[in-house]
Amino acid sequence: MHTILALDQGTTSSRAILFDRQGRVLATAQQEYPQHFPQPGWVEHDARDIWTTQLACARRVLAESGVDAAQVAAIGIANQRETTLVWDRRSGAPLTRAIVWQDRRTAETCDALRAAGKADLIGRKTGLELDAYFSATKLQWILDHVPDARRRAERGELAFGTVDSWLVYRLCGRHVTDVSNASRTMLFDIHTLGWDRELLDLFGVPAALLPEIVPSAGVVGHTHDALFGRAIPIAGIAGDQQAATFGQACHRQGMVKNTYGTGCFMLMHAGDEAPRSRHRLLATVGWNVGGRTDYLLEGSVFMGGATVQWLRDGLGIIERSGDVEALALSVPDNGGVMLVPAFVGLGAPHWDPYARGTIVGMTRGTTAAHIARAALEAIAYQSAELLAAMQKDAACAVHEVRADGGAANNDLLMQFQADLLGVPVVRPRVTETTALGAAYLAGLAVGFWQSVAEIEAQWQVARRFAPQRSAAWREETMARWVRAVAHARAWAQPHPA
Ligand SMILES: Nc1ncnc2c1ncn2[C@@H]1O[C@H](COP(=O)(O)OP(=O)(O)O)[C@@H](O)[C@H]1O
Ligand SMILES: O=P(O)(O)OC[C@H](O)CO
Repeated sequence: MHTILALDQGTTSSRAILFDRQGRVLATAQQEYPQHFPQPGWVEHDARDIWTTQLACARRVLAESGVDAAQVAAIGIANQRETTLVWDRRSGAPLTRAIVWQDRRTAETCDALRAAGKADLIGRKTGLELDAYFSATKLQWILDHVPDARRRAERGELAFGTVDSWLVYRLCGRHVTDVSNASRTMLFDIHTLGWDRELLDLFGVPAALLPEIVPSAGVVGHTHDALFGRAIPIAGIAGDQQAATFGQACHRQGMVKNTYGTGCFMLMHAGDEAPRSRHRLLATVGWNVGGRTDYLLEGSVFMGGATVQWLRDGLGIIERSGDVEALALSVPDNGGVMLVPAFVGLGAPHWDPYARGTIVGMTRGTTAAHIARAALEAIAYQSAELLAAMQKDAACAVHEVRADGGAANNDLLMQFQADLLGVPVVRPRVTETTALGAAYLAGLAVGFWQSVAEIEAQWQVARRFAPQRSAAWREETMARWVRAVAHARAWAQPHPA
């Protein structure tokens, strides 16, 4: 057995990657799939697309690399988190399209819960902000809007799951979720590591819907023979951001990674006790390996690389995401333009579901290139707000930020990020750290790797972006960003003042 197969089911695409014992990428397959926006603020995926693209990628990576399933020691899964699915236990048919983490349709439900004074209870138990981002209100929406759903759920006919549950169910028939994914549902107590009765009652969720909770590393089942020609153990599961933190070898308190994917997710290792943020960050389960639970502090930004996707698909000013760098570099600076990509509201630290995308500072000289530059810079500004909150919360100096995800390949963005943060941004040799983290979890469970120390030693720097600007520049530039954000806030408020 010489490889681990990682399945990385992301918001933009499904990916399958084979890793060798040194943690190097042997082969990759990737496929984008459709995004559905049926109403403003709504974002959906077809659960069947998630499964078929993920399976197709897994099969393709094996076929194209000539690796036989017998050579695969285990499968590890990393997935977009919070995205909510309900399916029929008998037929496996999904009840609705999956409600994606970016979907804002339950913002008013969250307002009502806040008005009823529930935010503190939820925060204490789950470590989360009361926001439409998380699964609980999405699941509640499905139960309230699909005829007969709640009654069928009570009778045990339906299954709820995040994307990890859905994939495992299709791969081997079990209905499970790992602790890291469970910690994003808003139904899970991060201190006791179990589903919480009081929260289930609050959201009207029948317990019969819920998956069994499993550790992040451990064999949960074997794939159906027909899928890959022979059964492969599924041995690792984690939410993609926790997996990326693991893959970036952030195993010690205070270490930070930022993933520049669809969104931007900055996570700091917080030790083996759940932290409580005082600056509107999230406390979340990192992983549970070998009986130990590690916790993370997280800042989530909803539109990261997806802003570049919008330049491509919405505005049509670039053909491929990678083209944004050349376009942005064709002008010396942003020409005074700032873009606040609050297309689906703002996440941490603002948590404003009613904010909407805004471009300020345009003049008659403004061109597509300035907009492209402003879009890239916006990714960095939002991440800088996260690090500022994190440093206040953790009261510790951050020495570097480890970067990964599709947009981390953009040198202009990485340099601007380092300039804004005032700390080095480091890109590792393997940027597929989400998949790598899932591979490591699976590999540890089946003895492919022996210890966390062994995999920690595999992490290597490819490029370090050192800050090149003064503290005064940072302060002045961030102050302009804060002004721009003020223009985006509360725009789509249901009952504006
Ligand atoms: N060179 C680049 N510069 C900026 N953004 C990029 C670049 N390449 C890819 N992206 C963006 O990164 C995102 C894809 O990153 P990825 O890590 O694959 O995301 P996910 O895991 O969320 O599907 C897309 O939104 C894409 O627009
Ligand atoms: O699909 P990604 O990589 O942008 O990750 C999505 C996150 O898991 C949402 O919380």
